[in-house]
Amino acid sequence: MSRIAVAGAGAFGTALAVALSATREVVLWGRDAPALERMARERGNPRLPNVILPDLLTITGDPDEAFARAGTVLLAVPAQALRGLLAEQGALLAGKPLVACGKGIDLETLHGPSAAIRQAIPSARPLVLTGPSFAADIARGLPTALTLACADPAEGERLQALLATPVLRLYRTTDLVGAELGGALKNVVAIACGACIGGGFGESARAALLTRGFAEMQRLALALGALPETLMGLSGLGDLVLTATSDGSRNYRHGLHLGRGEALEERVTVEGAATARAAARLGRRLGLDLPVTEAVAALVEGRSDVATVLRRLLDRPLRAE
Ligand SMILES: NC(=O)C1=CN([C@@H]2O[C@H](COP(=O)(O)OP(=O)(O)OC[C@H]3O[C@@H](n4cnc5c(N)ncnc54)[C@H](O)[C@@H]3O)[C@@H](O)[C@H]2O)C=CC1
Ligand SMILES: O=C(CO)COP(=O)(O)O
Repeated sequence: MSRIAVAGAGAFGTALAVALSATREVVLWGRDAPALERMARERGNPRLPNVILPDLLTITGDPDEAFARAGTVLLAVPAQALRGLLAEQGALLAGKPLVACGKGIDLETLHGPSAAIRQAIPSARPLVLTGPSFAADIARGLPTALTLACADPAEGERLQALLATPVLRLYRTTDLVGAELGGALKNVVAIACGACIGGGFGESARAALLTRGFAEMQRLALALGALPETLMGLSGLGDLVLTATSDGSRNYRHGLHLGRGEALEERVTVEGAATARAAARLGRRLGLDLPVTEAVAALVEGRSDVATVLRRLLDRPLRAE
């Protein structure tokens, strides 16, 4: 069965479905029936302005139609929604390769997506697709390179061939933990970098935060079993560079608004907010020093403001790099 199903009809799920449907049979599934009907009728998704949904792409709200005949399922829902989706659709997803495309850590279980999949559907095989890519770029067919992680090298190679396109270049790894933590933690550092610019502290300070934030990403990921080279690749450093420097990123923009003291955007997915809190908890549990993560957790929980957390970072004792 070469049919690919994409679960989650937001910006990213739709973009992946558009990109893959040029060469594959793809069905896009979502939970919001009226929104899906509108998408099918108008061949567009308001979250991806000016992108036309190809006629060959099937759009449905019926899980049976989407998943029963699918050989592979891409899970493109926000991290805090993944557990619920797996619980609801477990019977239809059992035994299949499930490719986690979301970037975050579950706030309740402190699990990344691969552990969430293993726990909810033991017969499924988790993969992680992650790296620097704005949904709008993928949907427009701009060149993109991502990491595909799969524990089984042979299955990883098969899925790499299935999911790559002439403009979507996939690199393989067997390091699921490293790939998913790079994608999750870069959102936290992106909020910090946005807050730094929004607060008027300048681009030099942002470069410092990006670099010291990256050191924290490595510290936490390595403590949780990631390989160092994964963090240095597309899923870690690559995605951090994109997200922490572009106001195309919702996480970076969230930080900008916090820094400027502006109202936050409503109904926008900002994965780094919950993930900062989850990562801070993991860090405390493991006895790790994660000052940038703690600062972002304090900001998003409303426990502090940008000037205070920056002062606290600067006042830390001087140390070796
Ligand atoms: N937008 C982007 O540029 C990229 C997004 N991602 C990741 O993809 C994930 C999804 O993000 P977006 O699509 O951008 O967000 P979005 O806010 O555009 O869409 C989220 C979608 O998930 C759906 N959803 C939420 N809970 C659900 C559930 N229980 N069952 C079914 N559907 C559910 C919502 O109805 C909505 O359609 C996030 O983890 C994000 O970090 C990754 C790379 C790029
Ligand atoms: O993950 C992304 C780019 O790789 C998208 O970033 P945002 O979720 O911050 O928009």
